[in-house]
Amino acid sequence: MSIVASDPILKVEHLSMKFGGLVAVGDLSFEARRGEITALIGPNGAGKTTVFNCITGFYKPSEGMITLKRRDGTAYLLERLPDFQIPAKAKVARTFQNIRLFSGMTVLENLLVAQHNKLMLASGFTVLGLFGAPAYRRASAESRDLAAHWLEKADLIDRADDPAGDLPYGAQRRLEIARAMCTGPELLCLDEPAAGLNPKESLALNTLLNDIKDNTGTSILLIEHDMSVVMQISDHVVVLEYGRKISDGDPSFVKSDPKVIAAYLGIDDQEVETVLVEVGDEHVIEQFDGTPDPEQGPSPSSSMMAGPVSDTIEHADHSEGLVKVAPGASKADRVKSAESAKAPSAKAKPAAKAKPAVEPAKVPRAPKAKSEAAADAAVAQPAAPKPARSRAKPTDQAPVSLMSAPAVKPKATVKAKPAETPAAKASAKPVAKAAVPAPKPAAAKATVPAKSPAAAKPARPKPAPASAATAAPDDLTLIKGIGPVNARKLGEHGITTFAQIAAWKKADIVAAEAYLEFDGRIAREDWVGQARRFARGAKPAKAGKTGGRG
Ligand SMILES: Nc1ncnc2c1ncn2[C@@H]1O[C@H](COP(=O)(O)OP(=O)(O)OP(=O)(O)O)[C@@H](O)[C@H]1O
Repeated sequence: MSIVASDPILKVEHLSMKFGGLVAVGDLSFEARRGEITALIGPNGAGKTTVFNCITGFYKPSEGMITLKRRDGTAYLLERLPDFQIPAKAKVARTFQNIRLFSGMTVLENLLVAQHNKLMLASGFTVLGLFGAPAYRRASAESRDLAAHWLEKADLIDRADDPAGDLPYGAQRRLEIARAMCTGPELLCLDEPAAGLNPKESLALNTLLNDIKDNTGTSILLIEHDMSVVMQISDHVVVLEYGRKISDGDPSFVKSDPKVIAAYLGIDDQEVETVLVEVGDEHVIEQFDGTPDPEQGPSPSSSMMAGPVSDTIEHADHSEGLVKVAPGASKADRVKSAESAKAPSAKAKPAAKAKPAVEPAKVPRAPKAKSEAAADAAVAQPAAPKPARSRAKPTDQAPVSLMSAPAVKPKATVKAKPAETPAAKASAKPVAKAAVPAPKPAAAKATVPAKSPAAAKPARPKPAPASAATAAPDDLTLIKGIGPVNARKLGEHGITTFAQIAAWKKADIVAAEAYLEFDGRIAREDWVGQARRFARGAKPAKAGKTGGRG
């Protein structure tokens, strides 16, 4: 069978994934075309990673079909393929939100390990390799050549013999992609490859991804919050909100689609109704019992399908095919809440309606008060006043696009997101919720003015450290390891002075590592010690400072 370039390599049809009562993905259909870069975007908690996990076999979808068609015409139903066969047979490779390299192994070894299967096959799964069997020697040489090829492409050839853990963050991201490419994938799934990168590193990433697209024919499916990456390199963008697709098209279409702007930036209560009509969304209702289903974690076996979701995903109207989504999620609920708030009884508005402030740098929107926020509000802030709507409002005068609009808080700083594995989930969630303070209202003033100052307030009061309010901010970039990006992220969490960092305890470091997306780096670079020295008045040796990645 002949496959043409524009054929879909991946077809997702009516995909649904539920976790207990939470419908993380509901009735989602889209296609990724062969040889193209398809971006999957959406605000925090929209269900992007869940889609990836279904595609790569980490989750068994509750409903739906995922078809991967290889160049030779062979089609695989990924939801039925055992997960370990997805890379080998369907040729799907992926990277994760959090870097997962073998940090103690060298850069080159990381790429050789990725080709382990090939080498095992060549050794006949025996000790032939040790005796230098010709087939093994050949395979070994090929593996090294392939590794060297991808090290060149990823601009890492000079670091081939360094431990992977010693690489700067951006280089580690590129190494992960190089490692995935060493498996010869036809579909490369990248989960937030630009997260935490500085502009220079983002540029290097764009170059690498374009190179892969142009020269290997590997199709790329990308989850990304960094709109500069998405809009520059994607051929096709699919936008999710609350597990449903709200837009699908080329980047220029998507970035000016009112539904996408509404999802990212928010709109006035009155405008909500208009947009809902436009979106055809006014019948969306919500339901959510907030209890994740532990049995829906990464599956040990992929041949079985999870139970039907018809009990939680329901077609509200069969003619329209709308699905129920999580409570607090839909704009319809916001309309209802706005109406009830106007009523004399003045019912308290659910905290889930709180929308975050926006900031002018990277991506999507701030802490979307979905399930966690609703739970937090119930437990921690029962008497919290109705939060001001904080999404910036597109003006009538100026057309707004995602590129011109102020992007919103990256999720990692605010959201207690379930981790990829149950173990990670168990440890990550409490840390993120308990220790990471809510983000600061960011500079909503950028290009799209907020309606009023109140409109830029965050959903929840931010527990900024007391000293942050009084002390003048220090130049945190003097600390080796803190660049402008990390300084900004720290600022968003109320960390602006050396004294604050100097006073960090273990829990504070864990919390900071969570929102900076580091893995032991703060201790390794001894930020606390450095901050103590600066707080004591040590002279900054700015000229000698290296290593601030962001
Ligand atoms: N294993 C799980 N158990 C319970 N709920 C989960 C699980 N995985 C994801 N969820 C929930 O599903 C929803 C979608 O999460 P998902 O991580 O897919 O969103 P996302 O769009 O990737 O978000 P982000 O951009 O923050 O990474 C969220 O409400 C999340 O809490």
